[in-house]
Amino acid sequence: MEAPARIGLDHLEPQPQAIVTGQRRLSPEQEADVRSKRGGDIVGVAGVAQCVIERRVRVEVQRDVIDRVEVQRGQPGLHCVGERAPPDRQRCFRAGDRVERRAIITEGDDVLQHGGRHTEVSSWRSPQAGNGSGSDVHSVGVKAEAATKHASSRRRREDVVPMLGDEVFEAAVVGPVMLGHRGPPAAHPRGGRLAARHRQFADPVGARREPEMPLGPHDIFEPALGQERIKSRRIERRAGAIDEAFDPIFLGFGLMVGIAVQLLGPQRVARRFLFVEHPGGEHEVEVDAPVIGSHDHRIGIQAGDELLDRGQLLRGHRRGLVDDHDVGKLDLLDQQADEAARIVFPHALAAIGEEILAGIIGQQVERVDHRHHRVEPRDVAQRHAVLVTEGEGGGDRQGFGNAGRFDHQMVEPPGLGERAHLGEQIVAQGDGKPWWHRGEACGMSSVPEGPGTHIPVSVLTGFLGSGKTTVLNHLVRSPGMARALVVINEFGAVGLDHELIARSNEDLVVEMMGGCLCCTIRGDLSRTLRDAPWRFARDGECWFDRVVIETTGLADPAPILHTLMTDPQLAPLYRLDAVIATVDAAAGMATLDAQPEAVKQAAVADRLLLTKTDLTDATSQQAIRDRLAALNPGAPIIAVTNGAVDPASLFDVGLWDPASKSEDVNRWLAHEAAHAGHHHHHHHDVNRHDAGIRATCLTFDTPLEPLAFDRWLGLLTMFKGADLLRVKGIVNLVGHDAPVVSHGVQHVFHPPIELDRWPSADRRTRMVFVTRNIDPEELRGTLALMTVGLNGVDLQGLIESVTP
Ligand SMILES: Nc1nc2c(ncn2[C@@H]2O[C@H](COP(=O)(O)OP(=O)(O)OP(=O)(O)O)[C@@H](O)[C@H]2O)c(=O)[nH]1
Repeated sequence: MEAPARIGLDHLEPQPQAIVTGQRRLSPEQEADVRSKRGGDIVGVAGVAQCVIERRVRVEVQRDVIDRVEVQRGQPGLHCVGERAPPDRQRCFRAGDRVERRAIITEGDDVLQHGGRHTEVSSWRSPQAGNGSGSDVHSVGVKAEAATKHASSRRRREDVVPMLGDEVFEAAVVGPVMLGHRGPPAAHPRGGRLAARHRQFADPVGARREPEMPLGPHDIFEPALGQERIKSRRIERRAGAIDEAFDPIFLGFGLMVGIAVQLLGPQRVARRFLFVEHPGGEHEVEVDAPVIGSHDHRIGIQAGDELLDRGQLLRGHRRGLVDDHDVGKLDLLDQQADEAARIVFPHALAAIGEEILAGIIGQQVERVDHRHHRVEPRDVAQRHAVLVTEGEGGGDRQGFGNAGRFDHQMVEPPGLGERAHLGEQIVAQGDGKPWWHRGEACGMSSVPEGPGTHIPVSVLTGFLGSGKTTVLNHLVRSPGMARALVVINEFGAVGLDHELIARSNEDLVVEMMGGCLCCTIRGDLSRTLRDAPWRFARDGECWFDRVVIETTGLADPAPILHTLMTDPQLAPLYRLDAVIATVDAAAGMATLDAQPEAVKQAAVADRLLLTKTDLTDATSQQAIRDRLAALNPGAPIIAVTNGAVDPASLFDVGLWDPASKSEDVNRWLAHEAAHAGHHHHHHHDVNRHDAGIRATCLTFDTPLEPLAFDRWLGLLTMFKGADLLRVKGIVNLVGHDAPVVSHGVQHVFHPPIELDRWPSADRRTRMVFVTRNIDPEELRGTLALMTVGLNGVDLQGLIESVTP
């Protein structure tokens, strides 16, 4: 049988999730263009930018032709990798085609099986030509035998895909982020500065000396700026070993989008938004795009309306381009890693991420790469200077005196005559490994080696409402804490504490929500800390020198301590410094009586902070002091009012030592050690917390009537106070420009505090209730009751409940 010039891989087996759908017809001009470049019949085009991509499909686009499609099939996962084929073997698909499980795989290509085994595509089944569509689709048989001859050329793919283990499952973004040009780069000159920038885009700087199209093919999107209701689908956790080479890509999404918009202008960047899955979600989750805001640190997605505000993006992200120290060092990717905004791309979208990043980095780095294409280093410096000068809006070239340094840091593209992709470019900085490789492979200079260099970790615990956040707020303002990484754990899917922590360096706040560190998301703590030195790295240096973990109010500290003390991957990096527990002087006695968690928290502490002493008299203060002293005789008790505490009394108290704690503590820790294996998965340990305790988040889109709100809380405390373990919220009240922060602990509601301004663009009322035996509907019902007769109250709050 004569082998056809092009080969399409049709199905290997039915795989309904793996669908790429072409959506757009070529214009006659484009068709002519493709025809002239590719020759032969044009059947059509399907590419990233035009595709609806569902999970586990990977597509790489070179201009307007798919030249790489990777289909990752279900368990036990099979990656079919079509390597970039020479033009005469590339294939265009029919416009509007529904391209199912079709890859450009040529004879001799290999198929990468799950686990990295390569299998050569070496035989064919009969062609399916003449199927009525005029297409020449052929099935390819896959011979299951190892192919070594292509293994080396595949290595690039494995290296280039950034990965950070299986963290994708913490906050899975399961739909495509798409950016694309709305037109050819120089088509719409707009004003002096931008027009100049466009000229740069129009420069023939691509690896193939073709006009560079950094964000993908020419394409026109219908902008989908957060208006849509988006459905997300769950990515299934793969059983078995993680195939790291094909795991997720982490990107600083804010920066990614921001710079793309900055460079291209908002009207020239088309966007499509994300499908987001809540951590631990078992089912398809519908996410209203506006719900995803820049406040959401888990994913840090820029809301659509913010994207439209180009000025804001420029302000927010300019540093990525113009900071003199940063730009010259080719550590742009590190900076992206530093952005609080980050996103998890499922494996299937890694190629898209690369395309996007190629666009961003392309503008800053690629010109360096051009020395491989006969661009002189001085051109590099000059080009950068011009670009940056424009970005600054002034003539400051001084900051770019070191732009030439780019030149020293580049390596040759990895072969195959291809443009160096993001991965290789970053490899250039290190020791042959991309920076996102795990620590052990990264060779980061500042990762501590000896015991003296371990990063101290403090655990700030304390029962619900006992004043942890207030203390933390005070601490982070102190100079010695400027480089502290703060990890905040909250129960609910809607976190508030990060909004209430006022710190200038927001990059160093990590929020872990949707579960409790001591049980449901315990593994996440380990992963977060493991990856943090690299995630928060600058210039290859770990950027933080201390970690403070604020637990939830119901956290059992024992498993957290156990993780910190025994996780072999954390041991080389961190040391447990101190456990600090806040105890509410007013409610503490009752809490210690009723809540075993509170007892544990106080018992394991190295420092006990007796908060709210301003609310109690000397006698009751003494009573609780006595009780605490009996519980934990070794821990100093420090009275704290409104969080004001001297950091020196809390930190660097020495390696945490269970031997100095009471026998109970050792018993708890021993219990954890014995049961550690049971908590490795993300299942909920129902026994750890009282089954009746749950967190409920209420979100209201429209401002609440102050009177109704007040009545509502009054009613709740009157009838349900004892079971209202904790209430906190940022509340948008009618007639108030800024939000009111409301805190309640059981029967006590603290006087609401009006903030100066909204901490983020999210103006919704968000309230978190941690309750015992209160049905979420009851909460809403009581609000409904209170609003009778009042106008303008929208009760259609999003209701969401999470059982801690
Ligand atoms: N009067 C008084 N109020 C305090 C003091 N410390 C904290 N508060 C108030 O107590 C309420 C709860 O404080 P938070 O710091 O949010 O408590 P938390 O332990 O972080 O609460 P959770 O995160 O829900 O567990 C807030 O309204 C604080 O303003 C204090 O020393 N005196």
